[in-house]
Amino acid sequence: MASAGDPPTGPRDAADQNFDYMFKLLLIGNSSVGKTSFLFRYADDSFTPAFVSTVGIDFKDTAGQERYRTITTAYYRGAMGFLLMYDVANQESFTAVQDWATQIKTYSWDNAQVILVGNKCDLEDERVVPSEDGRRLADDLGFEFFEASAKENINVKQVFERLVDVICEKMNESLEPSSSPGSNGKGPALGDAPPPQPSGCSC
Ligand SMILES: Nc1nc2c(ncn2[C@@H]2O[C@H](COP(=O)(O)OP(=O)(O)OP(=O)(O)O)[C@@H](O)[C@H]2O)c(=O)[nH]1
Repeated sequence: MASAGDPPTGPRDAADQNFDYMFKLLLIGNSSVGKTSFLFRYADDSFTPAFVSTVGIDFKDTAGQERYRTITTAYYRGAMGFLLMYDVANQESFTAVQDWATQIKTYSWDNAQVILVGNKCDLEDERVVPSEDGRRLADDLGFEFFEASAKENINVKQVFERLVDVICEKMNESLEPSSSPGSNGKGPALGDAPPPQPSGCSC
């Protein structure tokens, strides 16, 4: 058990440490594509083969239903980046990407950045979604694309770092008065952008 004098150990303590910006990022995609595993690999460098479904709402199935709109909106509000994930060994999860993308466009901030991630690329023998199909869909949707594996630790760090990079690039563009389409020259035209939470340093 931690006491007052102990060094920081947990996520809450980590949140108290210095950082440049805090962004809300969401991992979305069908159940069992590996969202939790991906996050654990990044945060803890750990992986467990057991599957315990995260308890929550299936936003893909509830999104069209008016009674869930408030919850869905609240969940997406303020998110500056998304990892939209499918499983390269699961066709249904790939087919669902279009629905998830529509949901992002409906509920999130216009400038939210999205990376399409084909997870479980270690399962080469079970692969049903060719890399080219993933890349083509990402191109069509205007997203960046990575294949990755939470299990084998392939491209996990790279995906998170790329997402943060593109968010920072977008923020910097928005902060340049002349390059912003909605700018009136009087200052940054962040519009309805969710404000990042700076701690004093540049990105
Ligand atoms: N082979 C392989 N298995 C993986 C990989 N990532 C996750 N898995 C396995 O896939 C299963 C589902 O992973 P989860 O991380 O729980 O999936 P999820 O998307 O969070 O699922 P929900 O919580 O239901 O939304 C688990 O058995 C994991 O061990 C991967 O990169 N490769």
